[in-house]
Amino acid sequence: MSKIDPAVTAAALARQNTLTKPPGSLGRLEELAVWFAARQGNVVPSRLQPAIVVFAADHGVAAEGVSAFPAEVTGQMVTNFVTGGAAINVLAREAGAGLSIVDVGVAHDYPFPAQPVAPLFRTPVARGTRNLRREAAMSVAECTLAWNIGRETALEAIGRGKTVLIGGEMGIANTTAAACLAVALAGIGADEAVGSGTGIDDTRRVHKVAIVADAVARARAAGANSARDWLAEVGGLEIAALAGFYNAAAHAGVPVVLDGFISTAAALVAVRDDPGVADWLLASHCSHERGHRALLAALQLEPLVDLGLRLGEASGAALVLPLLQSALALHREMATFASAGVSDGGSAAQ
Ligand SMILES: O=C(O)c1ccc[n+]([C@@H]2O[C@H](COP(=O)([O-])O)[C@@H](O)[C@H]2O)c1
Ligand SMILES: Cc1cc2nc[nH]c2cc1C
Repeated sequence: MSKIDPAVTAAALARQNTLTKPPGSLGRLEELAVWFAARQGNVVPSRLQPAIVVFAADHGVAAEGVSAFPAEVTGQMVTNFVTGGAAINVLAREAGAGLSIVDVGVAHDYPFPAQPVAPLFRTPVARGTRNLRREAAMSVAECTLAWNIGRETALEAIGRGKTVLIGGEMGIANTTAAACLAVALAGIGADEAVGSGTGIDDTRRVHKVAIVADAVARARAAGANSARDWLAEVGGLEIAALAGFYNAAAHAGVPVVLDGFISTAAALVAVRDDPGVADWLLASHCSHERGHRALLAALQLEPLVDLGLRLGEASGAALVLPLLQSALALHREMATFASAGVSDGGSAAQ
């Protein structure tokens, strides 16, 4: 795991206090600049070169009626991402971030557009997972394959000079899988972990709570113990790819910005698998999805914004990129009290 140099943190903090503002007046933007400085090993961090990857896969548990949308939507949305019409296409463009899509296990055929605007990598491990209520979602071999696809995707982006990675997901019924992981790994109750996902009503949410409780009990009886065991039992192919993506980024010393409920569940798997991953994670937002706050707390992460988002597909993480770039630009470009001839009130370092 890459090391974070405390001397760089101290020097970046000292620099913040020389800039022409009352110390602390830029609030969390100051912390963010210091956080990236420490991870870039550079007191004055460079502008971020972001890569966004959306991993798509289907879930056998969709057959239990846990989503407001049919499973066919996963593949249809892959076509939409590749055509440029989804929210993440707009937000990635606004943020000047590269976007690619990886099919790690879409179950239904979908059309490939004649004029793609985002690259699609088709590496399906299976046509969706099995129904996690009844049996293991994946074999260990399938889970490892998906994890390694995520790892290789991260390494490829880092090889192209990307300095911050964002993983997103698309998968009908994946809030059920993520809720199972939250129960298993964050130790919360099924009722606390289960939300309305794409928009199910209260009656269906109660049904979803029972399915999550059943699945966790089944997997526990089957001997699930480690984070990777739980991932194979109740996770998803896109969740496994995301966990591998975060693992590789952290090991390469490249920060990650988390998206919503599902991506945070994948991050919790990656951290329980290898605790050093935690140092490289930043939480973008708190999703409207019930259970997200508990997952963030389990990772000791404080989200930057809370806008009632519940879309996924990396949208919340892409949305905070301009905020991160601003925090770094302020740290890089503001005048110091000394250079601007502004009296520092006695608190600024020179
Ligand atoms: O990221 C989130 O917090 C989030 C919250 C609710 C729903 N989603 C998205 O909606 C889909 C899963 O919802 P569901 O109801 O089908 O389980 C999946 O494609 C996710 O990207 C995402
Ligand atoms: C339309 C739609 C778009 C999405 N993007 C991420 N999850 C999604 C779920 C649905 C249903």
